Amino acid sequence: MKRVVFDAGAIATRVQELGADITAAYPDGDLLVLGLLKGSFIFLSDLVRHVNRPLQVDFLVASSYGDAMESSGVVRLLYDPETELEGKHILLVEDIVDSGRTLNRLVELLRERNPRSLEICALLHKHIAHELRHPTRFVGFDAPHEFLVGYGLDHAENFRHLPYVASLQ
Ligand SMILES: O=P(O)(O)OC[C@H]1O[C@H](OP(=O)(O)OP(=O)(O)O)[C@H](O)[C@@H]1O
Ligand SMILES: Nc1nc2[nH]cnc2c(=O)[nH]1
Repeated sequence: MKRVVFDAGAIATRVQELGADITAAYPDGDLLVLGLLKGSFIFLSDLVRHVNRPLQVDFLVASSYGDAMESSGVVRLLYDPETELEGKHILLVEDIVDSGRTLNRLVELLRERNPRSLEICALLHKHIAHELRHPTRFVGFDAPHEFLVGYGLDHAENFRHLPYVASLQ
């Protein structure tokens, strides 16, 4: 059973607002938008079309959930960006912050590359992570404490294509 939590219209409106916020936050542009795959692929592609600044796009691939609804606790980095990160304004784009393990691992990794700045943009935030090492500056929606799918988010690789976010509970 699926229950729609954020419909396509609400997401489009919020993504446009986030794009405006990011545009205002980087007056000089020169931004490297790093999408975390796979979950962020739809969000990132919609978001960057609302950021009115010069920017580049690259991706990281990480996974910790596999086919499960709970984090395995081990964040596996499957692809590391080839773009030079040193001295860049990096905006890391996530679909969802849940336990915070993925972000903590990636922030650690990205800081080692000496970026000029590092900020995080997440479409959804469950606000249950206790020990986040870095604040999420741009948040689309506060999310319910349920397993969500759609708009990039999967369960066992299904549902990513849905134009809305739904709960499986
Ligand atoms: O805050 P956390 O508890 O770490 O969870 C958040 C992460 O979990 C999901 O990734 P997943 O491992 O399912 O990989 P995917 O992006 O390929 O779906 C999601 O895309 C986030 O990256
Ligand atoms: N699809 C999906 N992946 C997640 N990773 C962490 N939390 C979630 C969630 O609610 N849904």
